[in-house]
Amino acid sequence: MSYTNELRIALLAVQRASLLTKSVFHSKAKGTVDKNDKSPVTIGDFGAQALIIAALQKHFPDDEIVAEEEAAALREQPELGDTIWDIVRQTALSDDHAEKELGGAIASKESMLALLDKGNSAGGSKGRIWTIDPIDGTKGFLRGGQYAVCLGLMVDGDVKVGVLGCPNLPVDDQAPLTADIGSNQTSDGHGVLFSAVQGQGATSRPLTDGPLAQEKSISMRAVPSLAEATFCESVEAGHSAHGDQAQIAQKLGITKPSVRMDSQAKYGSIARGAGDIYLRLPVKATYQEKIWDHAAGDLIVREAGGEVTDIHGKRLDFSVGRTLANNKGVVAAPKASHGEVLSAVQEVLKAKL
Ligand SMILES: Nc1ncnc2c1ncn2[C@@H]1O[C@H](COP(=O)(O)O)[C@@H](OP(=O)(O)O)[C@H]1O
Ligand SMILES: [Mg+2]
Ligand SMILES: [Mg+2]
Ligand SMILES: [Mg+2]
Repeated sequence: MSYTNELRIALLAVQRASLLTKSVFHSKAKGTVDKNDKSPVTIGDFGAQALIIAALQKHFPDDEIVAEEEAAALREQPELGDTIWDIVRQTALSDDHAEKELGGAIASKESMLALLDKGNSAGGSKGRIWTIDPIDGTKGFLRGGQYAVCLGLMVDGDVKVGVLGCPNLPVDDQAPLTADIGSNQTSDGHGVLFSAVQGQGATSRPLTDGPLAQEKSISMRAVPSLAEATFCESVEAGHSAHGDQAQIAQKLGITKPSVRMDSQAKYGSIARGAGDIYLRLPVKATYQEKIWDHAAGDLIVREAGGEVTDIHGKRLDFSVGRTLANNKGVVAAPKASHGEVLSAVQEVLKAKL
């Protein structure tokens, strides 16, 4: 399967949703609410999810969808729903042809809420299932840092297509990776769309407001020695174990300080060789990673010549539901160095027992 149509619709859907997130990013009122697990969600997350699902429903009405957000809070707070509806209604691709291709505007606020709830699939190992993280790195989004609009297609539990929209990453694939906990950068020279199709390699292209830009093939950097490597990790200390990660870096002889940035922008950054290693060691043993936090990034890194496993060396398993219940943590590195990185991970974790 070449997945040409799936890739095109995914790219356009992420591009349109990214437009919406950018306008929220640059406005003061982000309509932040706390979810049951105390994590934040904004009008940008809801709006982006509704727009992506609308495009998927138009083209692939029989596919299932596992998305992070749901409409319940908006039914309880109608004014918040109205604010989101306003911005969703106003967001369209400037390329009329592409906008039509995505189905144009959503019909009403009620249909927007119904679309949001279509992301409630339980996931699993059978059939075609899309997974959406409308804003990954919501905390980064709120801080003025990195975030990503993420979409992946799984077929029988295997990721076939992945797209990441990263509005705040530099367009330049070679730009050195810098720590970015939130600098509210202007959009000049920023905005990248990463994509990959299984067996077809990974690409990046500028994330424009107009027609899709020409893509370039990307690959991970060949690191002559791990001492030269750049490793990245979450900004949030609650999302991955900074202390363990520092010890692993030290074991590997890495001298550069870690690059902390939010979201799957980390996967995109190592895939294009701006960084080399992404470590996500568990903070709480009971936490299960969500499939929408990894599906697109996992495929993009592997298609760029990387290897992605959990801390036990197992491939990420997207076939067991909405979470990566069979995995703990993430270790992503160039194929040739992954074994060495994994050994350091396991030594550090063993020493803690
Ligand atoms: N205790 C935890 N351990 C690992 N990841 C967590 C976590 N609590 C929340 N997350 C996830 O971390 C993601 C952000 O990752 P990062 O820290 O790399 O930016 C969040 O995605 P959202 O921002 O989409 O909610 C959320 O799903
Ligand atoms: Mg969230
Ligand atoms: Mg996320
Ligand atoms: Mg999210």
